[in-house]
Amino acid sequence: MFLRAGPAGLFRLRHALRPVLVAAMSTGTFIVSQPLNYRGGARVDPVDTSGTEKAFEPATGRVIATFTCSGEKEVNLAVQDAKAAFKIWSQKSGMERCRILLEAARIIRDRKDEIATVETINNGKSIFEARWDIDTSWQCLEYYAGLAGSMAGEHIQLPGGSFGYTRREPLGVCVGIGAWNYPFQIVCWKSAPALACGNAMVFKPSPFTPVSTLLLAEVYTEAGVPPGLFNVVQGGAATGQFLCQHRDVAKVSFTGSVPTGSKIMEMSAKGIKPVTLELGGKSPLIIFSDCDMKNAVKGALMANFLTQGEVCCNGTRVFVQKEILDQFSEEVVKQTQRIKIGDPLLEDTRMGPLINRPHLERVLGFVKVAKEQGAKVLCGGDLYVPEDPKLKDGYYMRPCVLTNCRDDMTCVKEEIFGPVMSILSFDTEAEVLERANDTTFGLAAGVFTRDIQRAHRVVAELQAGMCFINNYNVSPVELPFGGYKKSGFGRENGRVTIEYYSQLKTVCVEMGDVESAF
Ligand SMILES: NC(=O)C1=CN([C@@H]2O[C@H](COP(=O)(O)OP(=O)(O)OC[C@H]3O[C@@H](n4cnc5c(N)ncnc54)[C@H](O)[C@@H]3O)[C@@H](O)[C@H]2O)C=CC1
Ligand SMILES: C[N+](C)(C)CCCC(=O)O
Repeated sequence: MFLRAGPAGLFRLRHALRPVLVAAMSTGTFIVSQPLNYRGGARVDPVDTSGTEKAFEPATGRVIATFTCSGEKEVNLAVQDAKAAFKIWSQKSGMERCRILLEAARIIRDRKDEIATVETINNGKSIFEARWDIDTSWQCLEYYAGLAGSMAGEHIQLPGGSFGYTRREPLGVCVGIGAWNYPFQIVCWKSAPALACGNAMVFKPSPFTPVSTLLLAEVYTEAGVPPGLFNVVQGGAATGQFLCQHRDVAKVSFTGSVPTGSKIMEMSAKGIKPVTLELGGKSPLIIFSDCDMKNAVKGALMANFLTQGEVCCNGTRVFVQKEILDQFSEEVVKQTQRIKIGDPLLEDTRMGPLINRPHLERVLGFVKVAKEQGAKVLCGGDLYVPEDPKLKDGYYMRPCVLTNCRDDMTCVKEEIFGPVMSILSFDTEAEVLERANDTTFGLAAGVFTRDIQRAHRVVAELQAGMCFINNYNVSPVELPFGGYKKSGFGRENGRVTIEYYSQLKTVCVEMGDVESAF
């Protein structure tokens, strides 16, 4: 990867220079000047175009890359390359795939700081958090490497010595389409199980965050996957459509908004392609009066303010039992005001800028409407201008806590995808369950209580794919993650995801004579 770090010139990202480069990558200096598509094991410029896009550094508002969106021809070349590599990869044993994925996991672990730095520069999340994301990324590769070696079918005995067996086979060329909030984690969570099962993948990142996916492509190549097994095409909706409509694509795994998810499903329906949809949410977090207050407050912050609140599974409807409403709100506000906002590459920053200017304005608009509808702002919800002059064009806001919220308010019903927590109060368990489930989304939910019977009883009633008891937004890769209702279907992580990237072949073996009806 060629990068230009400020006026100092070109740095080539190779082993010897890597530590120098990480040290040189500071806010306001990073520029990408190499192609951002990846095909046949190398960076390439697309052969045709469906427009151009710019990627920004949200911390400063600077353009860090201008790139060409792939047209239909380029998408086709990427799919054909993947198809050729699939032939080689799918013939390998699970253990052979395991070794290569383990090597890729090791390289990511070794390059954690460098990848996290690139992620922070392009996304805006704090470097502290980006390192967590890189951990859940290599862990995912390691986990599916383990499963690759143990993937197997069943053997079933039939009468008269006959038998049947099943083979778990890959699907072919899978497409991954990602959102911008967890660019590196999303591409790892999709490609690791896909590759472990023997598939090839063509991945399209969000045009807002095109950069870190290329680092993964290079890692896979270095680890030894066949050239073409993992390709990257850049672009927006048009490029995404070429991918979804391609006849040689066997499956689409999508992370993004509900409206786009619905379009992806429609396009996939035409080709009878299976889809995985990881969509939006408006998840409830229920705090009972018997909770451990310190942990509940920490949990509420984890549920709302990671990655500037741009997290699909955030617990943004915080239901607090009346008896502890004041104490809880006071403590949450105190902790929220302590969150250090600023240059996301600084070690002590805990909240960086939002992804771009229009999104920042959209989020601030939600706060304005909330006030008009009667919510009370306990803290934040306004623009933040850091003192450092190089950050003055960045997209910062203060994390916001709203109270006096009602279930019918816009801030309680719609996904804001920003650092805005809505506090609601409740009396009884039955009441809060009814209100928590009264949404078209169903991605996640959380409960804080010391009563273990209640915790499990409540969780059993919550209509959400990912439920947390006495914690929130932790992501062990061993656990399946995904939604109910309009939050999508299919799962990422965990053993079950193997089923979403493979198909079962049944073989029926006759050991006697054919008993014919004719
Ligand atoms: N459930 C989950 O795991 C997650 C869900 N999300 C959801 O994603 C949304 C924010 O992400 P955005 O990138 O703004 O979503 P988006 O739906 O606008 O875009 C997502 C991806 O789809 C592509 N795309 C857009 N139109 C397309 C089309 N017609 N055909 C094919 N591809 C198309 C985009 O270029 C991008 O790569 C939020 O609603 C959030 O809740 C975000 C992260 C995780
Ligand atoms: C890592 N975690 C759990 C905070 C978020 C993962 C889902 C997403 O991409 O928004």
